[in-house]
Amino acid sequence: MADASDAAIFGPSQEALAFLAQAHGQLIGEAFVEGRGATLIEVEDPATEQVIAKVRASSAEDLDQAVAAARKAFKGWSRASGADRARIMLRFADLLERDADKLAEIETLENGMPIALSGATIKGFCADYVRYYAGLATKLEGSTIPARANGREALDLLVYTVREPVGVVGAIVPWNVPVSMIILKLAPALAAGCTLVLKSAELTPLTSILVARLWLEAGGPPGVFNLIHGLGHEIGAALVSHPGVDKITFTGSTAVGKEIVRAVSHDLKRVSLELGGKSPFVIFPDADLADAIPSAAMACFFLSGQNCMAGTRLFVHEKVLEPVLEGLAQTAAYLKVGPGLDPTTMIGPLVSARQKGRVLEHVEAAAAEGARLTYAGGVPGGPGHYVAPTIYADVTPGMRLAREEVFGPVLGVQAFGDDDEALLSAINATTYGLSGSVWTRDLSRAHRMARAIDSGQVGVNIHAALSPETPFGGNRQSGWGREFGREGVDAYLKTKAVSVNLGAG
Ligand SMILES: NC(=O)C1=CN([C@@H]2O[C@H](COP(=O)(O)OP(=O)(O)OC[C@H]3O[C@@H](n4cnc5c(N)ncnc54)[C@H](OP(=O)(O)O)[C@@H]3O)[C@@H](O)[C@H]2O)C=CC1
Ligand SMILES: CCCCCC/C=C/C(=O)O
Repeated sequence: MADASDAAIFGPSQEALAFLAQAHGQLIGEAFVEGRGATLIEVEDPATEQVIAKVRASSAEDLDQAVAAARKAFKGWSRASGADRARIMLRFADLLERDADKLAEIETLENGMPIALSGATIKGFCADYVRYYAGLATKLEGSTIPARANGREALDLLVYTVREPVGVVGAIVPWNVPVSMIILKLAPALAAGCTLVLKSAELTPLTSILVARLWLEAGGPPGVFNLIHGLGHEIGAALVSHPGVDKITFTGSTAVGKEIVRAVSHDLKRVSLELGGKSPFVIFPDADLADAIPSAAMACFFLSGQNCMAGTRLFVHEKVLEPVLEGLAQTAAYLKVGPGLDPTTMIGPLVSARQKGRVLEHVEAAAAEGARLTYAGGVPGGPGHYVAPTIYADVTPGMRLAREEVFGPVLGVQAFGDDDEALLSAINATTYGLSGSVWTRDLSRAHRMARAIDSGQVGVNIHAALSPETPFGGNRQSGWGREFGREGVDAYLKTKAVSVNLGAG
């Protein structure tokens, strides 16, 4: 269990302290300059509740300049060869790897996540994600289409398509895995030939500055990646409405996703949305419980539950309900809760007091609605926004815990019997559709379930299997479009069809 002294023991390194003490600017073109907005953002360490740095928000004028820099850079970047773009992106990937430990420490300081996890995601995921898209930059091919039109036969026509970058992208990212979230937006957009203005999350602006520096060090041309800071409803909303921006890519809550869609209705900007989730994790009686039980716990408690693909609705066949509940409680008790900088921590604090308040409200609502508490990790005392893993059984589809995204380490368990149709209707009784997994040794049942679950991603004996190559995104109110994989770059391209009359003199 965490206490204040743990956070004091595992303090920041000298290098991190030196970085935190610096002035933290925005990146416009090639210059890191301090924002001119009215708001001074105080960045807090969620493990200690101490303010660790201050970042001045960007002003409307800063935003205009960032968009102008991106528009100017678009001319060159969009016309550069895929090989030239790839070369810079590959250098950028190497630099992410080189500085992974430094990035991970700052990520843990601003967001609270365990250092082992921040290091692993930057080294093991971010660099390879950039490399994957660097490879795709050289493969953005159109097609030739045998077609007849306007009285011309196919032999007299040459019809082909070209893939063109959509233009200047406004990217808005959340705080839950800040470095990965920035990289998720940057890599496919850069590969496509787009330029960006990215707004960091108000709670986690520091890592965005380090990533932007690495981009310039890699030789990224000025203006291709611009970084602004500030509040979502101020500078975020202004970015969404800016006439110089061609597309918005957003990861965050479904509520803000809907606001963005309303905001772009005046100019019909393109929009990609990666929103919330309430993903099912389904354990059949023939599942390998030794694997399924700890996996179910981590599917929900990973990142303290602050991730969109968390398996927060656990469906367990009634025949194995009691051993699963017992195993979950044992696993939850084993997970060490503490400050992220402690290398043995498995569950860090939540990102903010506000987030902790939201999560505890869900815990209270579950109890009030009659769910049965089977494991209460509790709320550790002392500073830090800690909430330990909490498990409720006897959850029914109508309860808030089964319907609303908690974004905290709170698992709701629902029992099911032998009626697969009833199970499927309970699984799909949600407005979300992001991820999910089924755990069974019966592969026919697994494939039937995978087809019938209405979500963008389903795992069989694995949950939230993320890889740069595999498309990821949501159905229904979990979002629009896909990130990762080839579809990830498609989101930043538009297709032009060219028809040539070969018979014309
Ligand atoms: N799908 C996911 O991965 C995520 C889901 N969530 C869900 O959202 C809940 C609330 O978290 P929260 O941080 O408030 O998430 P938000 O959706 O509010 O924030 C995500 C990003 O959008 C920005 N933003 C907020 N309002 C606007 C707006 N009107 N126009 C443009 N940008 C805007 C935010 O800025 P600012 O930083 O200033 O708030 C932030 O950069 C969580 O409990 C969780 O359920 C949250 C984060 C990620
Ligand atoms: C390796 C971490 C990358 C996470 C990407 C998936 C998005 C999750 C989220 O939005 O919470």
